[in-house]
Amino acid sequence: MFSLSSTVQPQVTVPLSHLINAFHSPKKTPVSVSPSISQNQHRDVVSEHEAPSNEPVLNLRDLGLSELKIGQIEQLVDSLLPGFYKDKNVSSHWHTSHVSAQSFFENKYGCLDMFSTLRSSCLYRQHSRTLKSICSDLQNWPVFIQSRGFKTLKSRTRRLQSTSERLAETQHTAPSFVKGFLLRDRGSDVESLDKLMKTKNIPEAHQDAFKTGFAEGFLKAQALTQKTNDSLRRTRLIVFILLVVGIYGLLKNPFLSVRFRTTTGLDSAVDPVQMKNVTFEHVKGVEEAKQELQEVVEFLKNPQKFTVLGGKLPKGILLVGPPGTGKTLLARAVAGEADVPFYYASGSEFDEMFVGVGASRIRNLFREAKANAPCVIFIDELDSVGGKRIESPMHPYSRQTINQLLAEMDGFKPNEGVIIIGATNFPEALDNALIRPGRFDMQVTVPRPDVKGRTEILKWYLNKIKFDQSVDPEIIARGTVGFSGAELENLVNQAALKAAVDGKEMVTMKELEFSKDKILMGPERRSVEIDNKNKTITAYHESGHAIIAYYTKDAMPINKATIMPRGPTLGHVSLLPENDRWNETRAQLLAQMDVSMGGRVAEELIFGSDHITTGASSDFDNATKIAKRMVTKFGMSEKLGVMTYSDTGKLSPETQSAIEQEIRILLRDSYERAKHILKTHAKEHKNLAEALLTYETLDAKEIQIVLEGKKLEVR
Ligand SMILES: Nc1ncnc2c1ncn2[C@@H]1O[C@H](COP(=O)(O)OP(=O)(O)OP(=O)(O)O)[C@@H](O)[C@H]1O
Ligand SMILES: [Zn+2]
Repeated sequence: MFSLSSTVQPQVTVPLSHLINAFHSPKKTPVSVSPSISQNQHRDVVSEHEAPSNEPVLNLRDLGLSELKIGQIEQLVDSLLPGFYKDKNVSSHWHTSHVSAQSFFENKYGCLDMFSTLRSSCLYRQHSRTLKSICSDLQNWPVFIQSRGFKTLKSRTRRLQSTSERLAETQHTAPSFVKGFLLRDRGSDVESLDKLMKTKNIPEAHQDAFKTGFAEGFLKAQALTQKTNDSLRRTRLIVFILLVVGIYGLLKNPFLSVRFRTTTGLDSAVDPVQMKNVTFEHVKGVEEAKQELQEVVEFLKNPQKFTVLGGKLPKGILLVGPPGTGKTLLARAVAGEADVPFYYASGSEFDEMFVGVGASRIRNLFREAKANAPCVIFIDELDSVGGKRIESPMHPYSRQTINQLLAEMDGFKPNEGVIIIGATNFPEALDNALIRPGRFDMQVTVPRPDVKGRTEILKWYLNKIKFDQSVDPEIIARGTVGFSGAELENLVNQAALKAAVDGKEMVTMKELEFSKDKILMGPERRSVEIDNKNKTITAYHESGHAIIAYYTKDAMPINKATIMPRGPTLGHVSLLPENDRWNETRAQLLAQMDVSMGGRVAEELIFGSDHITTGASSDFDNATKIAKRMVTKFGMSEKLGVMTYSDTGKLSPETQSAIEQEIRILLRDSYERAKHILKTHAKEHKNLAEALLTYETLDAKEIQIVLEGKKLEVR
C-alpha cells in the first residue's frame, strides 16, 4: 500500500503521514456526529476532537513517508478501515466545517487531524468528485494550515510536525542552499522506529505497513539531505571564487581601478578625448592665433624633427582673450590637427576644499598625459589654479596646487611631446612663476573677431541652418561690433528658433536682426500698452535721430529705426559702421554727438519746450561721454590743448571749470547743429515719424524711400 508513493504523479497529492496520523482519532474516539449538533459547526468540531486530546499525534510525513495519489486515497482508506464509508453518515453541513475543525484541533493539540477532515468533508459523503475537489483545495495543505501559528502545546510531536512542514514549505520557496541549512539537523530529530511505534500505539495489523513506509521515507530523507548538502557546498564554492576574482580585478584591472579612484574623488583620473573632428577649419576669424599654433601642431606631429635641429618648443602655451572667443576650440583644434589625445581640465576642478586633492589631481593628469605622449593638456580658466600665490593664514595650502603644477611642468623634458595649453581671460592675475620661460612662455592672443572674422563666423554657423539667399552676413557682422564667436553662434541659433516659432521655412534677415536686437537690448516688450501720445512722441524722437544720421556726412549709416519697446527702451535707431572703427575722427565724434541730440531736439521742435520728456537722458549720457573724452583724452579742445586729464578730481578748480566749459560748448554746438538739420528737414521728419507710427519698424531701405518722398509699399 505504501509503495503508492513510488508511483506518485505530479498531480494533487496528500502527504500520507497526515492520513496515517489521522487514523488515530476515529479509532479512539466514538464518532458523535449527529445532524442536530451540526447547527453550531464550531462546537461540533470541538466535541468531535475532544477525546484524543492528550494523546500525542504521530506525523509520519515528517519521517519522510511517501505521498499518495488522490485516486488512491479512497482505496487506501478502504483497505485500512473496511466498511468505513458505509458506517458513516454525516450531514452536508460538515462540508463547510472542515477548516474550522482543522485549525481548532491544531490550536488545541498542536497537530493536524487530517483524518477527521477527510472523513467529515468528503469520505462520509461517498462522493469521489467532491473528494478530489477538496483535495485540490488542500493542495498545499500542510503549509497553509501550519502557518496559522497560534499553538500553545509545545510537545515534541508538534515540533517534529512543524519542522516537517517548514521543510515542505521550504522545498517550494527557498533556494537549495537554504534547504541545506535547514535540513542539517533533521537526522537528530528522527527517533528509532520501535520507540515511535510504542508511543503512537500503532495497531498490530498496520505495523508492517508502517515499518515499510518508515524505511522508505527514511531513505528518501537521506537522499534529500545529501542533495541539499551538495548544492550548499557548490554554492559556497561559487561565492568564494567570485569573491577572489572580484578582489583580483579591483587590484589589477586599470579600468576598474580608475573607476574606483574616480568615485572616491580624491585621486580622480582624466580620460583623454580624441579630437579628430575638430580642426583649424572649425575656428573662424582668428587667423593670427591659428598661424601661431600651426608650428605646435607640426611639433606634435613629428617631435623628432625639432629635436634634431636642437630647437626647443615651449612647454606651455597661454591663450589669452575674452570669454567665448574660441580658446577652447583652438586648443581642441591643435590636438585634432595633430591627431593626438586631448586632455581637458578646468582650473576650477583643482580648486578643492580638501588639502592636497588639487595637487593630487594635477599629478594624476600629468602622469596619464605623459604615458600617452604626444598629447595636448588643456587647462581652462588657468587663473583659478595658477592665480598669484598668496601668503595668508586663512589659506595656508593655497600654494600647494600651483606648486604641483610648476613641478609637473618642470618635470618633463621640452621635447617629450606633451604640450600644455592654458586659457585665461585675466593674464595679469597669473602667478609670475607660471609665465616665465620654460613654463607658459608662449602667449597667443585670441581677440574678439573683427568685422571680417564675424562675417566668417556667421557664414560658418549659417551654413548649418536653412537660410534665405537674401541674407547678407556682412550686414549682421557690421552691426555686431564686439560680439564673440560664441555670441555670434548664439545669434544664428536664436534666429533659427525665431523662424521656427513663426512657422517659416528659412531664416531671413528679419530673424537675424531680431535676434541681434534681442541680444543687444533684451527681448521685445510687445505686451506693453503704450498710449498714442507716447507712441507719437517716441516716433518723432526716433525719427529725429534718424534724420540727423541721414543728413550728417560723417555719421554712420542707418540700419534700422523702430518704435517697438525692447528692454528698457521705447524705441531705437541702429546705425551701422561700414567697418570696425579702429580710429575715429573729430568729425565722426561730433556727428555721433549730433545724432544723440536729435531725439530731444525733435521733441522740443514738435511738442514745445514744455513737453520735452525724460526719454533723452541716455542720449545725453552718450553725447557727454564723447565730449568729455574729446576734451580730456583726445586733445581735441583748442582751449585745453593736447593734454590728457585722467583724474579730473585732482585738478585745480580753474582747470576743472575750463574742462566743464569746453564740454558744455561742445554739447551746446551739437544741439544747435541738430536743431538746424531738423528745422531744414521738417517735412522728411514728419513723414518718417508717420511711417514709423504706421509700420513700427523701418529698415535702411525703407527709411531712404520715405526720406526721398516716395510712397512705401504696403507690407
Ligand atoms: N572663432 C570661432 N569660430 C567658430 N566658433 C567659435 C569661435 N569662437 C567661439 N566659437 C563658438 O563658441 C563656443 C565657445 O567657445 P570656446 O569655449 O572655445 O570659448 P573660450 O574662449 O574657450 O571661452 P571661455 O574663456 O569662456 O572658456 C565654441 O564651442 C564655438 O562653438
Ligand atoms: Zn534717443
